[in-house]
Amino acid sequence: MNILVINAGSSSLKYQLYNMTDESVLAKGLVERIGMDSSILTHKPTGKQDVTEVSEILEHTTAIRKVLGMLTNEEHGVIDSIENIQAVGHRVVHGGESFKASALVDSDAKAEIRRLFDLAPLHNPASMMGIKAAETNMPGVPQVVVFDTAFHQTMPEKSYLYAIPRVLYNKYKVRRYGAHGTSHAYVSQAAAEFLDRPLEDLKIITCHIGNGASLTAVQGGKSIDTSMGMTPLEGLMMGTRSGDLDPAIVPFVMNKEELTVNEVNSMLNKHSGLLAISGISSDMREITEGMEKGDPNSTLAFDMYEYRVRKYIGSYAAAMNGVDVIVFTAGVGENSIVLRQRVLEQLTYLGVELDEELNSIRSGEPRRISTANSKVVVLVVPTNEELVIARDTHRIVQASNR
Ligand SMILES: Nc1ncnc2c1ncn2[C@@H]1O[C@H](COP(=O)(O)OP(=O)(O)O)[C@@H](O)[C@H]1O
Ligand SMILES: CC(=O)OP(=O)(O)O
Ligand SMILES: [Mg+2]
Repeated sequence: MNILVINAGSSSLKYQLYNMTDESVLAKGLVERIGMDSSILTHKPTGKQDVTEVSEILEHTTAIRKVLGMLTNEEHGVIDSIENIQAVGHRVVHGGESFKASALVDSDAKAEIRRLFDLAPLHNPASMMGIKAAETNMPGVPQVVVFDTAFHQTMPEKSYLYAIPRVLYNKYKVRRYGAHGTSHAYVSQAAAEFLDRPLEDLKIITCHIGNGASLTAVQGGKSIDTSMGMTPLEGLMMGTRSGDLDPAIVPFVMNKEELTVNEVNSMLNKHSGLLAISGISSDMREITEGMEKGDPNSTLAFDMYEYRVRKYIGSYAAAMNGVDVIVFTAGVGENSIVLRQRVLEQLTYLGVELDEELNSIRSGEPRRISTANSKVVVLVVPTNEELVIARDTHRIVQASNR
């Protein structure tokens, strides 16, 4: 079975085509700047030359049509026709309390995802555009939705409730949901496999640090707390998101600057984080470069970012009364040697001992970066949300055909 995995953002669409016989990737790619003047499609067919195409792509339906065109293209394609795609799997960030696992897309599932627009205004509308676009371009092909929130549905009430009037939870389901659950689940499982130890016996802190970033306390294979909240804004400092702040700042700033709800949301989600403090970029590579050149604002941005990661690790070690394994993953976690070093060299109180040589090795494989004597094992585990989505899609579509 060939499965197309789609991760739709508001202005982008990432895709991977899997052959599930051996879980090989036939092609992957990215459409950027959807709805802007010149959209860019980067297509990477396995075993063939990468291609980049610039054109006007005004919405997601056109983006998927272009992607399907590339996948079946005589020169750059990897399949003969669209009929060779038997199912589509979508990443959806918010599944609320209704979705504790992945699900087949039907009218009920779509209605529920739409109902959740309010809770994830930046993410769920984009996912719905992806689902609609796939339906239009590939009518009759079964689709599956895989939720970032599903893994965190095991959190106890004391982790997921906010200390605000209960009526807000009863009426509007205001609570912590978390995100990146597909990744936290995948890397915690992969860590246990790497160490050849039962997941049930382990206290793991998974650090998914990419453009969006979150930490999770995984105890016995279950998420018991996570740093993102009702929306993916809470917790760590991120590329353009503020993370935690005193909630009183919001009405204060709205009042002083006469901002609307949308404007303040946009300030906290798109104009804060690394970008706001450095004044240069939301990209950790550029922040690190700035820091190495001695730029004070980049240095401060890096310090604030690292400090927040370290504080959350401490708080989750406290939540679980200890930690056996710390896992780093996603763009920054997998690649930033200096971020990992700066975090870990100040966790000696937990018994963490970093092996600097192992930490400086670059590899796409799961690997240990702590010394043999370290009380806490520290691993780098490359995440693979797309593979999990492909596997869930495969399983659910096969079950629905029985
Ligand atoms: N070599 C590197 N050193 C430091 N940061 C890196 C490196 N490579 C990628 N990153 C950072 O990873 C982030 C993107 O992470 P990623 O997990 O791909 O995010 P997303 O899935 O949210 O788009 C960017 O901030 C980027 O700068
Ligand atoms: C939920 C979230 O923040 O996702 P991303 O890291 O892909 O932006
Ligand atoms: Mg990501």
